[in-house]
Amino acid sequence: MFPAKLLKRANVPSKAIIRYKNPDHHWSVVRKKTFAVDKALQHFDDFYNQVYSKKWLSIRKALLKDRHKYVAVLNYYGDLEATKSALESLGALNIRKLFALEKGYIEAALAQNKPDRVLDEIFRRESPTPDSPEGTEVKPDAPRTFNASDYSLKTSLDQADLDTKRLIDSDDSLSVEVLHQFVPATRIKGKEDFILESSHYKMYDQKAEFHVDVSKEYDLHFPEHLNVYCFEEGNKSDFPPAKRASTGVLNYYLMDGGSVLPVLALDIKPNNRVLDMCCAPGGKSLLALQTLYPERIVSNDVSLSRVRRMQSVYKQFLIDFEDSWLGKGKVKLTQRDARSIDYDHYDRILVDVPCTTDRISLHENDNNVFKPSRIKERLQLPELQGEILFHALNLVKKGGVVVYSTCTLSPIQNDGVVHMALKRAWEETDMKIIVKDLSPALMQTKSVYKFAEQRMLRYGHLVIPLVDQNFGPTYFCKLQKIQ
Ligand SMILES: C[S@@+](CC[C@H](N)C(=O)[O-])C[C@H]1O[C@@H](n2cnc3c(N)ncnc32)[C@H](O)[C@@H]1O
Repeated sequence: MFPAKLLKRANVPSKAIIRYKNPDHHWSVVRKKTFAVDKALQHFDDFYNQVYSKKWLSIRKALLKDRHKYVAVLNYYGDLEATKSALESLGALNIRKLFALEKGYIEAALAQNKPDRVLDEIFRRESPTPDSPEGTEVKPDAPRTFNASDYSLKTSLDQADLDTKRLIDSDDSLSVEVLHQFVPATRIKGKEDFILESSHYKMYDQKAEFHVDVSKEYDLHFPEHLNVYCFEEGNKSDFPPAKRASTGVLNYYLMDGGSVLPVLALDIKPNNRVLDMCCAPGGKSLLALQTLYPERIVSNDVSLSRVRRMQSVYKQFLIDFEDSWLGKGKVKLTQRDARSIDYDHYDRILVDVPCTTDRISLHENDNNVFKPSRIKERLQLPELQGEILFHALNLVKKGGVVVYSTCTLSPIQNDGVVHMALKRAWEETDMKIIVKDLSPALMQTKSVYKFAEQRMLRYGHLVIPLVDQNFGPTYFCKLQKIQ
């Protein structure tokens, strides 16, 4: 008997093993070999155990399971109503309705002023001052007035408190101590050829200080025409493959549930110009279009083959793509290094960078970033990510929003990169960037998403995979350029 798990781990076709055609495929050889997926697991065990401690075991269990959970993004140009009914008959739920329900509970709890540790912490810890509308300057020193009885999600919609006390590396920093070891404060060095990863992380200078403004957001706008369905927590049903609609396009796109949040965080408004800097295979660009808001979306990727994948997604989901979308300039496909994209009045920029793709790295040996031949590239990821994000901050219009996202649990590639880009913006430019703390807004999503504790993060938010709700990991951080 051949140990099935071993064969799978090695990505070896079972027939090849049975026939012994390739001696490297013999199970005894396979057993001795350390594959990229094993290296990835070793690395995560080593690193994430220190960051997430006990929680890492449950995240690990979810990541190693094959049952990655998807959501279905319904195609507005397909058979929309029929598809809704079909998915509902399978027990799937409309995420918009779940968020609205949760928002109702929160508003009721706040209105009743019942003591609730979590709500108190998130909503009443600081007094809110009005946020600046897009494009106008925020005055960090604005006097704060706070009347607890006025306080509700509704009244605080679009309001934010500007947390001017949040000086990085000050003693009252929100982060846990261990995280500090992993968050770079200076330009990340990644050019070294042969360096132990553990030493690599020690190179980050922890001393330099700079100032970061944070403002809270109280509502997560769910666009009226966007329909996303999920199965509730604990329900491990799969969506059947999407059928073609009478219009010829597919009725829905399946994607990791976590991937919805960076696009919602972008808060695309009608007639916005949107840039998706690293778009392929294309789920998030498609989701952004399904809001029906963008006046134009530019979907860019550095790789030609991946731009073609994006194009084929568009063709499958948009009627008459070549003429009605590309031809009319509503969609533009570009193949550029994101760091060299030109200015074009972008209101919203999604920076969904290449990363260690933790879940994939644990399952697929092919092209795995933990292959020894890719170590240099892997160590340079934070540097590349930081440069792409910094360029996005430069490119976005005043008042515009940039969302940085990854599918890794690594604090270096997440908050670390945001930290580095903010610091660069602070030191090298006169841009003023505000970090949007979405914690209050994300309360609405808690029946669907499980997040890492906010004290684990400095800037962004992190959807963590758990066995019963196996989405993510998805990190996202919303930044607004106000100057
Ligand atoms: C995490 S994937 C993006 C996933 C995509 N946003 C989605 O939702 O389907 C990262 C992408 O970044 C692209 N990429 C890598 N380096 C890049 C660069 N310097 N400029 C632009 N894209 C890059 C990769 O080809 C890859 O397609």
